Amino acid sequence: MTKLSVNLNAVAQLRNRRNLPWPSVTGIARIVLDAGASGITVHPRPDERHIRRTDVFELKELLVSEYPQAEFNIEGYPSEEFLALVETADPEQVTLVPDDPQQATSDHGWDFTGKGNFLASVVGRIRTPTRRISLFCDPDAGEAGIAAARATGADRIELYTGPYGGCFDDPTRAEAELAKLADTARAAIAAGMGINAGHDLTLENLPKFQAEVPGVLEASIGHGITADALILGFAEAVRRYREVLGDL
Ligand SMILES: CC(=O)[C@@H](O)[C@H](O)COP(=O)(O)O
Ligand SMILES: NCC(=O)COP(=O)(O)O
Repeated sequence: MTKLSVNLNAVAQLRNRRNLPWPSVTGIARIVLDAGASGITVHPRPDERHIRRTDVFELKELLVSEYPQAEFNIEGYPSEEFLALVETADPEQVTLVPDDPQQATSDHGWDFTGKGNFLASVVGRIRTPTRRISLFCDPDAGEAGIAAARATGADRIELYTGPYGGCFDDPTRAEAELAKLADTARAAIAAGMGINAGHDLTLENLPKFQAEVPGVLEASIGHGITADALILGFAEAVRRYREVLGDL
């Protein structure tokens, strides 16, 4: 079974089109959590183009007061500003992503070897007994990459599934991407690390991913589930994603 953490970046981005408070990020969080999502993910970017600093604290307040069993996952590049934000907001999981501020979206994982010392110092600073740290990981990180990721002290990797999602219509390329993801997942399992996954996962591409990539504990999904929710509503969209993740 893979847990579903719903990423609310796209909801915030829609809200930010106007100087109005709707769609409400906390309101949609309530709907997805009532529908059985295990957690909420946000990736506050420095320009606040979607999630704002205020959203982070409002979501934290909602989770603590109404959904204490749900997990909050905050993703981002470990700048001083980001680290101070997670130290204050105190999420159950932090996912470190090597994005620069100009990037349109996340498009690669960490160079675990080259950035090992930096990551180890960040992990040492923000990991607590109640907060795990996950590192965004290229599909082809393999055994060497995972050994270096492990050495940082992080608890999990998050497999970057964008390349798989991007070529899902081409079965030969999609199989090749899945083989890389599965190899890296097996290396992570052997190293004793947990596995998350995310980016461009959809109802269509998840079944094959689930069948071929072992041990995925959590999938964080935003763009695809929001697109589906425009047609189905968020409660039904969450139900369908939970079904393909084996969580129903
Ligand atoms: C870390 C990751 O995989 C991203 O998917 C990210 O959370 C999405 O960011 P945007 O919503 O800004 O594209
Ligand atoms: N970590 C990935 C995530 O939170 C959502 O990515 P996407 O589904 O919006 O591509």
